[in-house]
Amino acid sequence: MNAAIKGEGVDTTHGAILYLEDITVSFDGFKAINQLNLDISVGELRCIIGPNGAGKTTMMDVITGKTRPVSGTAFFGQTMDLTSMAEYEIAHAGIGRKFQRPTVFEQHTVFENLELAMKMNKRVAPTLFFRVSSEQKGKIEEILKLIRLHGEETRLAGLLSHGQKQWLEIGMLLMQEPQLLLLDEPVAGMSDAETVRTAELLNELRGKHSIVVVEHDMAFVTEIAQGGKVTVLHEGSVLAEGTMQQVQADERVIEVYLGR
Ligand SMILES: Nc1ncnc2c1ncn2[C@@H]1O[C@H](COP(=O)(O)OP(=O)(O)OP(=O)(O)O)[C@@H](O)[C@H]1O
Repeated sequence: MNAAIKGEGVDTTHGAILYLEDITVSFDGFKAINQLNLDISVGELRCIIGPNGAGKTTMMDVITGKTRPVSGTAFFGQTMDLTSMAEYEIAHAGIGRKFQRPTVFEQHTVFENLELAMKMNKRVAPTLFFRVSSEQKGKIEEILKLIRLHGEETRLAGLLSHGQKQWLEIGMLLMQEPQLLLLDEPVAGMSDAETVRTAELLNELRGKHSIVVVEHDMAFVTEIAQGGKVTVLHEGSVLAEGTMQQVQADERVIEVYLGR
């Protein structure tokens, strides 16, 4: 088992990597998140779906410390109380987030982007001037293959397609060995072919990392959910949870989301 799945540095003795209980977020009295409960197991790939405004992004913001709940508890493993940690502390503890729009270093090559990401991982690189060892080059090679950019390492990131930039950013997150990976609409704006390849990529990560994916593309969610749990958010709470088949057959889900 690798460090990421074990949740190294995070106490996951009870099998949970993330635990949200009764979380409420209020914006001027409007409850964007309303007594939300969510439990993610170590090594799980969880898909979160729900209509616009359901609170998906706000939930990610609570997990990463960007938004503070007015009530409820949020734990990373058994012991880390996310509501009392700063954003940088949460990132450092091993929660990596990919936002919807790719944010790669456009003036650097694909390889340099991955190298820079490695250098930002303080567990690997003590200073920015440290040299990448051959073992670490091997890690970069491995990630390049995984993110379908092998053979493209000398290209400037700015010249990549939108989909390739998204993959590069996922690769950069993986270089930082996150214990929990949050992906916000990873296939938004991608071509059909890129979407299929992204599903393959995530299926390769399955079981090796703990991952939460927020996505609207149902065909994509079906591809990556497989037999795992899908959570449907609606008006800031969990409306339904179960396999893709179960939630797709749920009358309430059809009414508020799928049937429109
Ligand atoms: N900073 C804010 N101030 C006021 N209201 C906000 C703020 N952020 C989000 N909201 C509101 O909270 C609700 C939930 O928004 P959120 O962005 O979390 O939904 P979402 O499920 O991610 O939607 P989408 O699928 O469109 O991205 C929305 O009604 C939104 O308008």
